[in-house]
This record gives sequence, structure tokens and C-alpha cells, in this order.
Amino acid sequence: MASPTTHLRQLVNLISESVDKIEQAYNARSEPLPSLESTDPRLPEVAFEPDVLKATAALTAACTQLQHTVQPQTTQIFHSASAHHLSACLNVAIRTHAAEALRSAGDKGLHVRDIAKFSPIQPEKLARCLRMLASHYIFREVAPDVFANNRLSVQIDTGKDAEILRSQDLKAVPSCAHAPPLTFGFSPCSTEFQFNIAAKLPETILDPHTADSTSVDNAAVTRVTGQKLGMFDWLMQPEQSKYRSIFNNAMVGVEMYNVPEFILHEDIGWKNLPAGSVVVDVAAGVGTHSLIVARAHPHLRVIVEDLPATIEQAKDYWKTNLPEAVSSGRVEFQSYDFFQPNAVNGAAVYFCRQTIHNWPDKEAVQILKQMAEAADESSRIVIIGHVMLPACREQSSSWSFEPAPEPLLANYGMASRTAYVTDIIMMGTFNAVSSISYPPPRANHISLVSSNNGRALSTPSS
Ligand SMILES: C[S@@+](CC[C@H](N)C(=O)[O-])C[C@H]1O[C@@H](n2cnc3c(N)ncnc32)[C@H](O)[C@@H]1O
Repeated sequence: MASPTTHLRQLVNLISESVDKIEQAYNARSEPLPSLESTDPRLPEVAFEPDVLKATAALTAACTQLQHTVQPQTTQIFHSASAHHLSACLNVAIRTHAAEALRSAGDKGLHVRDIAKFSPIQPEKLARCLRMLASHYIFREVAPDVFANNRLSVQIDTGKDAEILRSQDLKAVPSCAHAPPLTFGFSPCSTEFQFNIAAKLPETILDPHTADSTSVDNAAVTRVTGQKLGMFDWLMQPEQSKYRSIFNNAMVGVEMYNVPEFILHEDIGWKNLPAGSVVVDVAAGVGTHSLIVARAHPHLRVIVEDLPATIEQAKDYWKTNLPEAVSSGRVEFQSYDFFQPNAVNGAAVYFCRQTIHNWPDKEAVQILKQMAEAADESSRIVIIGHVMLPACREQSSSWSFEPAPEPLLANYGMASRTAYVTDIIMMGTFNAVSSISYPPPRANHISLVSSNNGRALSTPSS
């Protein structure tokens, strides 16, 4: 085992090598290097080049590992134990429309008095929340009590006017058709609904009545909703249309965790499918991903399948975002319960993204079986989700992931946080497991596509 000094130096070297690689790639594309002060919400294409993604993952993992190694452990554990306060402050920023209020102020920012006027909050309390966020690199405090947007805070800007948001008080429920900037979608869901579910998770998995349960109606979410219903049965109730919109927008928003257009990866083989081939998006949500496929490959037909209430939102989403496909009939919408036989047999592709992880294994296998039964000899089933890798070097799965360089955790630690957070969200919300490591039932061609940290797209070796 390397000495502590060597470890520290190895981490520093990894940081330095990663910065070199990132700098070279950005310079080669004449792109300015990332800056915390930038308020451009988009990332340049170079950020998604495989070498840059890998260097960014190594950099992130090395920086956090170095910090956790050196900073006093009492401080570190206090910070981990109180992480929910950061989420609470982010929720305050969202509900006070702070990012929108600051949009036109530019670098000089606004005094907190002028930010606070879009909600009933007291300026002093808002200043404390924004300062907490600014100390975590979300917003900038450019002078005492004067805040400006930055690289992170623009991600919670809906693009709407703060004055309008104040009068509507509808920020959390933008319609799916007029989807907010992709990046916004997940934050309200995470800082409110998921926040409450997380608070109920420990008591749920320690309660002898629910500890051994794998049933959706025993998940922690039921202690938040007060109804013994699985999350989707609860969401589909007419009186939950507000949360259904929040949820569907969150699904649009999780796109931000992917490499853009990840779904178009050439290994999936969209362009080689014959003209008129049918692609079924099973449990599509509003069909964010099949829409990207339909837009890039006009020779394909798409069938969007989901529960009835979501299908109605999907129609609006497509009418707004790809009207040509709707008017030409290239996209069809079908209400469908994926525990029942699929009405579309022999489609070229059945794809199912971030959905299998919503269900305990028994139900997950039923969903996969229905797809396999609808498929014919030439169909292909594409499942997209996170692959959960152990943090140690010894790997138990058949997935061929290259481990992170020593002395990093093999799974890149904090750089892979999205996958592990998603797993815990699945536990609390669905009593499910965010993993596609179990073998699916027999079907002709099954691809399991990993969306881990955007680093890899691979299929298991078996
Ligand atoms: C986590 S979302 C994923 C949505 C979409 N695939 C995506 O990647 O954005 C899971 C979807 O499963 C749908 N769903 C839940 N139960 C279903 C059922 N029994 N039959 C069909 N769809 C269902 C939900 O309405 C929701 O849209």
C-alpha cells in the first residue's frame, strides 16, 4: 500500500494531468475554458468528448478524495450530515425566483432587497440562504448582500420573468409542452418531494413492518403521501396533476445528466434501420428521448407508450417540440400498461429508458417479459439505465468498465454520484433498485446501455 504522502501526491498529479488534458482539448477547439463566472447555461460540445469526460471524472474524483483525506474528519462528517440544508437553500432560491430576478442584472448583481421582492421572504433571510449557496459556488456574492448569477445558478432559471412567476406562483408546475430549460426540471422535484422522501427513508427501511418488503406500496414515499399506493398509482390520481407535471418535467430535466443526444449513439444503430421501421418508446414519459431519435432520423416511425394521463402530456410535448411528426402521423401515442401484452408486435426497436429501475425485481422482470414477447426475431430491445458498480476494485458484474486510476475509488467516487443518488431515490420512491445488472429474460437482441456519468456505452460481455 502506498504511503499517505504518495497518495496525496498521486491525487495532485491526477488533478494536474486532468487539467492539462482538458486545457488541450478546449484550446484545440478554440473554446474558452470553463469558468465559474460564466452565465452561459450550455456546455460546449468539447465537454462531452470521451477524453474530456474521462479527465473531468478523474479531476472531480481526485479533488473530492484529496479534500476528504486532508480536511479535518470532524468537519467532513458534519458537512455530510448537514447536506440537506444545501438542498433547502436551493429550494428557497427556486421559490423566490432568485435566478430569474438576477438574469438582467449581469455581473454587477442585485442587492438582496431587490431579489426578495418577488416573494414574501424577508431580505435578511434570503441573503443567508443565498450566501450559503454562494459558498457552495451556486450564485456569487459580488459585494456584501449583493448577488449575481453564475455557472451553477443559471441552471435553476426557468427563462421566465420573475414578476410573472410571482403573480402565477406556478413555477413548480410549468406545462410539459412548454418545457422549461432542460436543466431546470429536476430541481423542484429534488428539493421538495424527494427531500421529504429522503427524510422518511431511514424509518421505512428500519421499521420491522416494512424492512423486508419489496412492495411499491411500502416505499418511503407512502409515508409522505399518506396513501398506501405505489408512486405511479398515486401520481395518476386526477388530484395529483400538479405532482404529475413536476414528475414529468423532472424526467425531461434528467436529460441534463446525460451526454447530449446520448440516445443517438451510433452503436444503437438507428441509421441502419430500414425506412418506416417502428421504434416503440415503452414508458416514454412525454417521449423526450424518442423525440430526439425521431428528429435525427426522419425515416423512423415512433410509438410513444405510457399511462393515459402522461400520454396526454406527451401529445402536447410533441406538438410543441416536433409538430411535423404529429401532423404527418410519424409519431403515434398509445396508452399502455406495461404489465399487459404490448399491442405493437414485431417493432424494430423497443426502448425503455430509466424505467426498469422504478420497480422491484419481480415487476421489472414482468415488464421485460412483455417486451420480449412482443419482439420478433429481428427486434431489438434497448434498456437504458445506470449500472451500479461497487466502490472497490473487485467487480462482481459482467460489465466491462475500466476502473478509475489508483488511488481513486474504482467507480470514480463523487464523479459517479448521480448513479448512487438515483439508486437511493429509487429505494425511497419505489422500493426498487437502480441497477440493470440482473439478466433480462430471453429476447432476441437485447442491448443494455449504460448512462453512467456519460462515460461509457457498453453491453455486458455475456
Ligand atoms: C422514470 S419515468 C421514465 C420516463 C422516460 N422513459 C424517460 O426516460 O424520461 C417512468 C415512466 O413509467 C411510466 N409508467 C409507470 N407505470 C407504468 C405502467 N404500468 N405502464 C406504462 N407506463 C408506466 C410513468 O408514467 C413514467 O412516465
